[in-house]
Amino acid sequence: MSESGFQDAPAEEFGQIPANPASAPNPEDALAAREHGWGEDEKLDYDAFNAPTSDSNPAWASSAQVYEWSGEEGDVGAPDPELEEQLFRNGQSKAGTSLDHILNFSATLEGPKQFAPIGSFDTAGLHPQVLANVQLCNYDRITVIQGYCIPIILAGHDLVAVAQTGSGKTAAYLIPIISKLMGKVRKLQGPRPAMKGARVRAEPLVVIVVPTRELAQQIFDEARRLCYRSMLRPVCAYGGIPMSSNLQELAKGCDLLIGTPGRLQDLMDKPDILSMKRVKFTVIDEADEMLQGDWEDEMNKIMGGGDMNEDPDHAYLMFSATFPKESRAIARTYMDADFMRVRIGRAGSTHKNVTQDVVFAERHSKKQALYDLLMARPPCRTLVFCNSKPGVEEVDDYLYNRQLPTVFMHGGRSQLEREDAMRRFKGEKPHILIATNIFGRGIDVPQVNHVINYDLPGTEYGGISEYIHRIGRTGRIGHKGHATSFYNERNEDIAPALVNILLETEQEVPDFLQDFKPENGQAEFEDDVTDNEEEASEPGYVTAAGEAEAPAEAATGGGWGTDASTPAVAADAGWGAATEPVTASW
Ligand SMILES: Nc1ncnc2c1ncn2[C@@H]1O[C@H](COP(=O)(O)OP(=O)(O)OP(=O)(O)O)[C@@H](O)[C@H]1O
Repeated sequence: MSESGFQDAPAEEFGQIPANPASAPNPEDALAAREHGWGEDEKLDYDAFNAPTSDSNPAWASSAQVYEWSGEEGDVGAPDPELEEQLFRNGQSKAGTSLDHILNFSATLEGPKQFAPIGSFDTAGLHPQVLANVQLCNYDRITVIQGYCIPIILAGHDLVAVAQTGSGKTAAYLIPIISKLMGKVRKLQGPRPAMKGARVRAEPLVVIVVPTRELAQQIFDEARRLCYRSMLRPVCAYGGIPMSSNLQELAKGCDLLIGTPGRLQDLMDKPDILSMKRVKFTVIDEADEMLQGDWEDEMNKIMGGGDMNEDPDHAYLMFSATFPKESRAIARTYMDADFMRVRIGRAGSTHKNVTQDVVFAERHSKKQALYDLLMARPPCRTLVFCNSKPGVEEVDDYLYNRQLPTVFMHGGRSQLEREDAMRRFKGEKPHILIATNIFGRGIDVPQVNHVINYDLPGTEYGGISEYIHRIGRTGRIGHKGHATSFYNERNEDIAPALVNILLETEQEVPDFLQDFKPENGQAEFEDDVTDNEEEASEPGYVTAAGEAEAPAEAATGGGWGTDASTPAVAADAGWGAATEPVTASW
């Protein structure tokens, strides 16, 4: 199985594509590409790149510097200006100005208790250092999903949360978890080396599980920022790098462990290296994918808590932008009876900040169509999705030979190559990254302005959910973006769902898709208001504003806020409703 959880198309299927006549290098292409504004790029010699070197421990992203606690008293360490610069130097406000979809989406809250969403970080009752770190991140305003999740997590509930791509779900769980743990780390944390160079067993308080290595690195980076000046030490573990590198980091002590399921499972098999007995929070990001059958063994082991975790306060949190009802049914088998659900908008919906074009392109002309598209728009950081590894390499070769600056990524590449591709894609010069679904979920690279579905994801590649995740790599957190998808008869299986999404987001439905429109011309989705009708009829159960009899839970569950903040919070943001849009303080 590929790391993204999807099977790649067989190579022979790709082999049937007629060789493209334009795939040989042509000097005129170089001129055209430079004139259009695409920069030059040099291809690495990957054999040399992957060859063993004297450096047995290259600078893996998972070995990035974390704050080293050296304080004696209190729970806030001294500033480290150099690290601060490294962690927050890009910390200018990242939110864009097109925030309507984050402002005006309706929220649905389900579960046994009411929670008033908070309207700002200042009134969330956060630990002062976490609040300071949020400010260093330049998170000036709280997103709706953050407004809902923070009080629920602070209050210790299990939670399933669904909100659109790029709406800040990572911070929605990291902020309350870190805040809640911060004042108690001294009491709760596992062993630390008695002296430099000594080794201890890792006993994390938080385990975060994600489907891909790149996503693990990204969440690790967010955790490094939010744990700044705290005693909490994040560690990142994933496959593709020597186990010794993971062991080295774990042996320094570990409070938040972020990893991919395979590597986490391997580590859990080494009780002298890793113990799960202190875990208080288990977070499953991209949960609908992680709950698919493909990961069953790993997930059962991780959700089972490993070696004797019987902490009754252990909270399980699941997040995604798409969470089909079937996956939510599996999710609930892992949850406490009083678990809460939050949904911003329809589960699996997207927003209008991404303009979606669907273009008809026959299979044999897709490469030329891709080239033409890239040469028709201003050069920008562009992401091209193919369904298979050979497909990725073929498209990369083609564009490279046409002198465009490309990088590519799929599950068959070495970890060095993957980290290099990521570095170059994030670099100053705009690159075109060609990738499989491995890059479809969660990855947050600023200023990706164009996502191209060279291959649309049919049912066997994740279908419409994957489409939503892929196009969500652009148009993040208030920015605008563009998505173009190539369509032909082979994509008919996704056509009805695709048309529904186009209608829902008020995009143009091209002529060749008109037949797939619902009869009334409106988007049609299954009634998906509650996960559990029986439970929803119980007294005190909340599905929408004003229906619950139970009083709203205070938003100061972390114990750091002043009482005075609570009423202001409730009045500020109002109650979430299935029908009424919630306005956070953007
Ligand atoms: N309150 C905030 N203000 C400004 N930027 C924020 C805020 N919260 C998060 N961000 C930034 O928004 C971007 C998107 O956040 P994140 O990656 O958590 O989105 P997501 O909802 O998990 O998306 P996806 O579903 O694609 O995984 C990140 O760059 C993050 O740093």
